Amino acid sequence: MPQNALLAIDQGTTSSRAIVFSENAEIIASSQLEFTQFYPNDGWVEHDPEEIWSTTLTVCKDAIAIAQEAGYLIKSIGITNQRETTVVWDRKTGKAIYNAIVWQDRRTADICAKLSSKNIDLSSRSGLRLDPYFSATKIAWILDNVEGARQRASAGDLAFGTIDTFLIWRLTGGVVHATDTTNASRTNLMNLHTLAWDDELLSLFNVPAAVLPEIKQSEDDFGTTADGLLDQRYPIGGVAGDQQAALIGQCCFTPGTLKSTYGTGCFALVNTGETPLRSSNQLLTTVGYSINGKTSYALEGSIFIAGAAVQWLRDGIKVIDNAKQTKALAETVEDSHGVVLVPAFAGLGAPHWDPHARGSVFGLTRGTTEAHLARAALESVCYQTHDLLNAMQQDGIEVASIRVDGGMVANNWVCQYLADILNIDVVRPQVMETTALGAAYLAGLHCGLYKDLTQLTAQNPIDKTFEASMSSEQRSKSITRWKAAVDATRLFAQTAQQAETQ
Ligand SMILES: Nc1ncnc2c1ncn2[C@@H]1O[C@H](COP(=O)(O)OP(=O)(O)O)[C@@H](O)[C@H]1O
Ligand SMILES: O=P(O)(O)OC[C@H](O)CO
Repeated sequence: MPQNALLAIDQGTTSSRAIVFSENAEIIASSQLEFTQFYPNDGWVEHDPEEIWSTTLTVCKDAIAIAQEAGYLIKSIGITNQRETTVVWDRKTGKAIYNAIVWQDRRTADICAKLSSKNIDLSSRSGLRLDPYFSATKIAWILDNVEGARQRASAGDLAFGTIDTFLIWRLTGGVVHATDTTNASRTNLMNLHTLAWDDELLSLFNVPAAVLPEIKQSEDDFGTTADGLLDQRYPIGGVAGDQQAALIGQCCFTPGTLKSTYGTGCFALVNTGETPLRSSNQLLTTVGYSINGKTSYALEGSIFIAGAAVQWLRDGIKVIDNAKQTKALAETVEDSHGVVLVPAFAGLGAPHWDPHARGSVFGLTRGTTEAHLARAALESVCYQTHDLLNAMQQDGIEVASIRVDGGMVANNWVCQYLADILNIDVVRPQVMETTALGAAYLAGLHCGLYKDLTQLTAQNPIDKTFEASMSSEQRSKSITRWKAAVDATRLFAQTAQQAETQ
């Protein structure tokens, strides 16, 4: 008798992954494929939707085959995805009319600058900001730059989707055009209060309603995979953007529970309960999840560079061969020897939102070594998290501990320094694939494998809790130096920009 399992599709920025979980949240099978990143212009980042689709289909087939061999039967599929990334395709052929414009892409900065004169209060409607990060201006760019696209869109011939929607369309053979509230909440087009597309926002961003998908709950009926695609037809029962899926995978179901994911970037989300909370400290308001007719909201702090700073040490200045070495290197020195790295390689995200800032290193001496630099890079991720936590606390949120996941937190040194700087417990779960797990939970809730959220809370035990051991004097000194480095970084960017335009 085969045992019950759930297939999670995790379509991320650099790779497509499929993971099969048992009912008890154990990983039964997993498959992963990287795909091409395109940088056609300064600040532009694109993906080929066909490659996203082909890698996704291949990893699904691989993971399903391994799970079946091990005696498991998949009851439902959950999808989680890189958020904001935008695809527009022809409804008849299913072919994209332009490459996917990725969340990191800054090409619509000028459109945002022009719209800023219109004085619309985005944060109370969509919960977001006027920034190229979100989907709305990316859709408008495609419609305005692909010949005939605006006309075809108005005639109802084109469809827009974030990556979840594109995959649902392909998996169901063009039958279902839908997204969930978490993904819709990253477009700048959904009203956070009504959970519906907002006419005023559609008009502001010049996006025709005819291209938009239906907004469903995060656990819902997203159709069934088309005949002949996989070994059999499977229902799709769960969808959430990857950071929200990690919130679910980390079981942050009560107000004040906070998770932070350390991959390429770092995204910290804190559950704020069933009414959207407006930040006075430059955080985003977003949907956490919609389950069983109820929506929970979150405040989010988005940092664009976390693990990417480690990639820079490896690929940019080549002081390490692999990411793991940073732990040993950081441990060889007592401190960073006064070196502070501000990794604003792509500007600064929350809470500063300074697109002009660029990376800087302070405090270099003849005694500075690669170990000090490596240590400063790891420390910078912890200081940036401190700034987010500080913003959350200033917004009145009480946080007792932080649940962490993502590639970087395999590094014990990072987790310990994080606890030292934040001065709260840092909790690492056993299953670190919390994003995929969250998608599997949603699918399991929808197909009745799980009764409710309480049942999930017991599923993913803690691997390790890191407690603060730094003196408050040392913590305060380190944070003061970090703040000075950020201020100087921003001042430099501002002055350099003024000099440029003189
Ligand atoms: N042991 C480690 N110490 C520090 N950084 C690490 C370690 N292992 C991986 N990383 C960093 O984590 C990132 C990969 O994490 P992952 O969650 O797979 O990211 P993503 O989903 O954004 O591709 C990379 O940027 C890498 O540099
Ligand atoms: O694909 P990731 O893990 O880098 O996540 C990207 C975020 O969803 C962008 O908002």
